[in-house]
Amino acid sequence: MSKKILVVNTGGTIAMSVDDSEGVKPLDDQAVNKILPFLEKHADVTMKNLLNLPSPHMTPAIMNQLRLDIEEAFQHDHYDGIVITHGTDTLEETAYFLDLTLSVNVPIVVTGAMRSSNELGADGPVNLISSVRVAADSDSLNKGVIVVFNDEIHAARHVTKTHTSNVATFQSPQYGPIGTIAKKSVQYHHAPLDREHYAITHADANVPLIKAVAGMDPAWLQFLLEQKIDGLVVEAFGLGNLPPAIIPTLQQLLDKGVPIVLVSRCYNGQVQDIYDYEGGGRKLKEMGIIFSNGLNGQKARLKLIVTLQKTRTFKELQQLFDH
Ligand SMILES: NC(=O)C[C@H](N)C(=O)O
Repeated sequence: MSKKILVVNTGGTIAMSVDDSEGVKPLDDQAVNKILPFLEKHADVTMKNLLNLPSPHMTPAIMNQLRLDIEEAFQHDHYDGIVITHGTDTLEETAYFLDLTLSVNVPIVVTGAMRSSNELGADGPVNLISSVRVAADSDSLNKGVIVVFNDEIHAARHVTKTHTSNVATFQSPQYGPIGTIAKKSVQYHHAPLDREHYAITHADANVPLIKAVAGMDPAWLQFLLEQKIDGLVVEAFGLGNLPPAIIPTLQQLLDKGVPIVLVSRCYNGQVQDIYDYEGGGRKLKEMGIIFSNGLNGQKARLKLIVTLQKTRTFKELQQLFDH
């Protein structure tokens, strides 16, 4: 019997068209629906046009609404798998947010396209067909939210957009894809070990992300002392070190009770408390800064937005970021 798959469209280039005079934008509201006949051979597909957003317009609040909509659709009708189409710019963020929060135990696949629907070599149709095949495959169960793109399957936690235009943009640095899509089969070769789930009610925390650069001026951060922020993520150098000039401002934020999560600007490896010079990781750890475990900045921000609903104490947040 064919599997029941729900495809939820949220927008992005997969739903856009190119017009020589106007550039790329959502010109044809049927762009994704036109792929439907090609999906029906692989599963019993229901398509729902939920949003038509360029993904730079995505917000954590919209991601949370998407989570609620999926949970509701699932309660209403038991689907065997769910596919979400999404713009690629923030796709990894929505995929990871859903990975942390969605309580639906069927394969959840996120996909999109790098080339618009009427462009030569458009990758949207094949990515969507592959996604439906993956969502309908029982081996996709218990892998968390997965991203299917360019014949590869990636874990939401590790995947990131690595190229501005190439169709092979989604990669999982250091880990690689967890599976591949062949002409006739879906093949998994790894499974994500660490999976986390948080029951949340909203995604309203205000958590900025800042990146360390050489010669950083503390004035760039001082305005944060006047803002109502719930937390802060800092992309540090290398193993987790920062310019000494910004340490007093970070200390003031900590003193105000603002949790600060440290990630690295490097896209391989994780931050650790090794260096003991001023601004070095050991000093940052002593100050109470929370060290994240290999997440990139944009994902650590979402994890902080989510985990702040569980606890606000630095120590407990550190335990959650150890995963
Ligand atoms: N390829 C894409 O989907 C990029 C587009 N700017 C978006 O994220 O909506």
